[in-house]
Amino acid sequence: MFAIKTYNVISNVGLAVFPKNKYSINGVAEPDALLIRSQNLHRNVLPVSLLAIGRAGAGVNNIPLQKASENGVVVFNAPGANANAVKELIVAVLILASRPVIPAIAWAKTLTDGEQADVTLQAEAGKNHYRGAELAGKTLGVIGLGAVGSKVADTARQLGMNVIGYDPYISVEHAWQVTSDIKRASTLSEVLSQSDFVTIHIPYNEQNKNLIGANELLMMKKDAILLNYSRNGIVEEAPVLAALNVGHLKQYWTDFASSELLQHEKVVVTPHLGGTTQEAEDNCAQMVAQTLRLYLESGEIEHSVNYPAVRMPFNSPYRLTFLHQNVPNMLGRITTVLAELNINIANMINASKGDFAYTLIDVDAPMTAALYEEFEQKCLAIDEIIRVRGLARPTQKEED
Ligand SMILES: NC(=O)c1ccc[n+]([C@@H]2O[C@H](COP(=O)([O-])OP(=O)(O)OC[C@H]3O[C@@H](n4cnc5c(N)ncnc54)[C@H](O)[C@@H]3O)[C@@H](O)[C@H]2O)c1
Ligand SMILES: O=C(O)[C@H](O)COP(=O)(O)O
Repeated sequence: MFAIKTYNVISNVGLAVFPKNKYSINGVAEPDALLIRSQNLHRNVLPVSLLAIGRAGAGVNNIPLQKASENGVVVFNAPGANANAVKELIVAVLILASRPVIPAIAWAKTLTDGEQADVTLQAEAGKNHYRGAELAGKTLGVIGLGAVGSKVADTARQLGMNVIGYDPYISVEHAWQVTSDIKRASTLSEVLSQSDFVTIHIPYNEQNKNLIGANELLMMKKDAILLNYSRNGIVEEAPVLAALNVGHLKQYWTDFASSELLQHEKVVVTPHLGGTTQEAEDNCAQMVAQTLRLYLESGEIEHSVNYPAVRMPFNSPYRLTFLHQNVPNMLGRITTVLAELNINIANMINASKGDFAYTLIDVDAPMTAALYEEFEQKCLAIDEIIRVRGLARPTQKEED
């Protein structure tokens, strides 16, 4: 049995991925895996039992990645699984930022039939106070052309907007997805200075902390509108409020609340709604539950943010998995231990990601508990090996 502990509201579609005969959900204090959304784990002690963390969503800044890597905890997210939901919200925000639909609705609600004019006449007479502007022909700057940004860029083009994209680290996969008629900016200032709207779709990390501050705001057009549906730490709040106060920014729309932002009349805060659609919650939970299952049961890694992707068909009766530092001669040292114990290798694969690496070795006979214990002890005596697991190949019945 594997034990999963959940935090936040996780869709039942995702939880259904774990068969009841193999998994307990929230049944034990020391789980094999956590399944979370935005739960902040930075102050949590990671239990020794923990093999994996699944983030049903995109951003992983709520997870202590370095600590997880050093403790042999593989962290997975659900790349792109909520991108459509965010894109649709951005379209709504662009429209609501351009046309005063919300105040107009609120005003219409206040109308009552009068002796001089009924509500229909009053509505016709008052509509000029709620004149908006169209998106077509305006320029949208998109910072970050990943799963969300590439979709936003595409849809904005379909709405007739000019789009300038900025992403110096764009992946080949996303480069293929970005519509060819967007302009590629080579600097941040290029995208900021030319856009009527700027929308940010990048991860929060040390490098992107405070990416938009006073200097960057000065590069923007005076009547530009800024959207931050990525993370609060990417945009510095104080300079944004100062720019709004002196009229050097027209509006700020964000998914991340703070009391200062909530009080400002030119700021609109949505309560972290980007990925909150039924479809996105189902997609995210299902995708990450499947990758957690794959890792727990077969040792294969897909969509991890701290360890490399490694797939190898599980054709042998027994599999050994090794999370280790990315240093020379690890394979030599592991295979030496195997040779000492007269264990024959059937298949193997190794890959690295930054400072960490992963090796799968299939052996041609099942290991007894005593043999595995001896093997594990010898491996863990090697400082650079972080975690070793031994997995019996699931039987056909178990796989069903
Ligand atoms: N509001 C929400 O509910 C919600 C939902 C989904 C994602 N997000 C946030 O949006 C972020 C992006 O999501 P995604 O699914 O598109 O991720 P993604 O990994 O697919 O795309 C991120 C892109 O940003 C680019 N990038 C990184 N740093 C950059 C920089 N300094 N300048 C320009 N480009 C940069 C990367 O190259 C990548 O292409 C997530 O990390 C998360 O924080 C928020
Ligand atoms: O990074 C994400 O995927 C979004 O911010 C959604 O977060 P949530 O799952 O807490 O809604």
